[in-house]
Amino acid sequence: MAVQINPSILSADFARLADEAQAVKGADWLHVDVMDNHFVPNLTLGVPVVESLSRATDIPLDCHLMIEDPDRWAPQFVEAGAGSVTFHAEAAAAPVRLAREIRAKGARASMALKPATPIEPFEDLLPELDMLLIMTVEPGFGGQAFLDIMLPKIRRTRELISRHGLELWLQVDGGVSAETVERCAEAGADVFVAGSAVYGTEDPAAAVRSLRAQAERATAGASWACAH
Ligand SMILES: O=C(CO)[C@@H](O)[C@H](O)COP(=O)(O)O
Repeated sequence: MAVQINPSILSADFARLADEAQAVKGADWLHVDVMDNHFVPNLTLGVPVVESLSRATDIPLDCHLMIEDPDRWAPQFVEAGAGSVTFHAEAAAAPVRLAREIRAKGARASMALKPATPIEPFEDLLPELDMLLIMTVEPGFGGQAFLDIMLPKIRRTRELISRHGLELWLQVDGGVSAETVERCAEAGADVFVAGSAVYGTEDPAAAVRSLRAQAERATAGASWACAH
């Protein structure tokens, strides 16, 4: 699968969301962080904003739900126009049923793991998912330092994906930048969320191109990619 770069609008200007979406032309998906101040200690946006944003941009929306009770809310984000919906393993009451419901409504189903949540208990669920998100910071805020200690989990997840012959995308989110994107790609990630490393620059579209080039180079030399 080709490398994908998903700018996170958490680092964008919320008063100019439509313009900020235009500013990352060439991005694969727009990453939309939904926070409820319960699952994480921050509050962002909900279904109505996603609905407006989906009308304002051609870039598909990758909604990351950092909320309690995703079983109740995730389907509404699909109806609002999200092309991919990620719920947290720690928050979902019935992750298999939820993933099937998201898919049945026409979006890609994805599950996220906080840094302290291991991948192994979820091995049997992987075929139910289109993407797995490994958080490389504690969820809640942009601009945090990348957690190097997540690299072994990325490697183990890539091994599981290969062993089971799955088409699952492997996303990383948190502290992804020019300094860290190559390590993530070498470990096995193929979808990269970047907030401050894109929107914190003068030219967000150029930052997307540059991260993509770095990730592609690192992937080309990675043992997990060479084995395919
Ligand atoms: O989900 C989150 C934070 O919880 C992320 O999507 C951040 O928005 C990433 O921001 P940077 O670490 O790239 O600045």
